[in-house]
Amino acid sequence: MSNSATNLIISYGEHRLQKVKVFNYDKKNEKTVIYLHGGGWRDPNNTFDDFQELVQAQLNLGIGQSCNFFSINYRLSPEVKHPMHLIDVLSALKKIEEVYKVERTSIVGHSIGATLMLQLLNSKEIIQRGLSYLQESNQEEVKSVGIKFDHLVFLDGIYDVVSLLKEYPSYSVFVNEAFVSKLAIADATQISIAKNLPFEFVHDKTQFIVIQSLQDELLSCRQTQLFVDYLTARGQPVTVRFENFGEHEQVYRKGLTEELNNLLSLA
Ligand SMILES: N[C@@H](CC(=O)c1ccccc1NC=O)C(=O)O
Repeated sequence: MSNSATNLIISYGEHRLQKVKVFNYDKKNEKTVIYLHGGGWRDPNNTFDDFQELVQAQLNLGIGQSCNFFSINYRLSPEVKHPMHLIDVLSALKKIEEVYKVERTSIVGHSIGATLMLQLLNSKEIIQRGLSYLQESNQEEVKSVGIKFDHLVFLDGIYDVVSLLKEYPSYSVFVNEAFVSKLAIADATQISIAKNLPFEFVHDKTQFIVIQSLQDELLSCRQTQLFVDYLTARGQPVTVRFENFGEHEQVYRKGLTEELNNLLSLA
């Protein structure tokens, strides 16, 4: 592995979507940010390049001199079902840990990318439950990842799929492509599982940051409020921002640059 890389794409599996984009890496950099895109588990228009504009704005400010930027692609539904998206993200994190020796990172997820971040925090339990609903036994070994998260930034996320479908029944169109049954949906995240397990990937100073755009035309504030209430109920301090960050697919673009750099102390 070289000591630096820009716009490099590396594979963590055989599938064309099992790829990580290395927007910027330098061995000397002490900070890392990893991005997770959304797209309802299925939309091919959402990829690791969703964050291209935001990262470019950060690089234009010179932040690349001290911070690595990675973005993860993962397999999509209906080709794969939950928990395979989550297993892919774990494999991608393992690859970043192994190849780039990343031990600490901040992670930013948009929409179901934020869902995947929440699931990561209890990935063993959620993967075990999810695999139990899939007919074929999963051959893939689930990686153990040693990376710790300094900040988790959740952007206009889905955190309780059961409640999502009660609020937006029409979203079953894409949810049902990603989950094989109602039981799998009920066990998708900690909120509907209603079981408080110790979080993986965190340390005693990990910061939880939850952002919701008041202009999001696809998600009301309800999902974010449910998540904030869940974190608060389990005693997890959280920074919350309900502000005008644009429509659903605008939130993660360059308009977020200043807020994100401040929240992650990158500026
Ligand atoms: N564009 C997606 C839908 C989608 O991404 C979405 C729709 C409503 C609320 C959240 C969404 N995305 C979350 O990742 C699709 O066509 O399935």
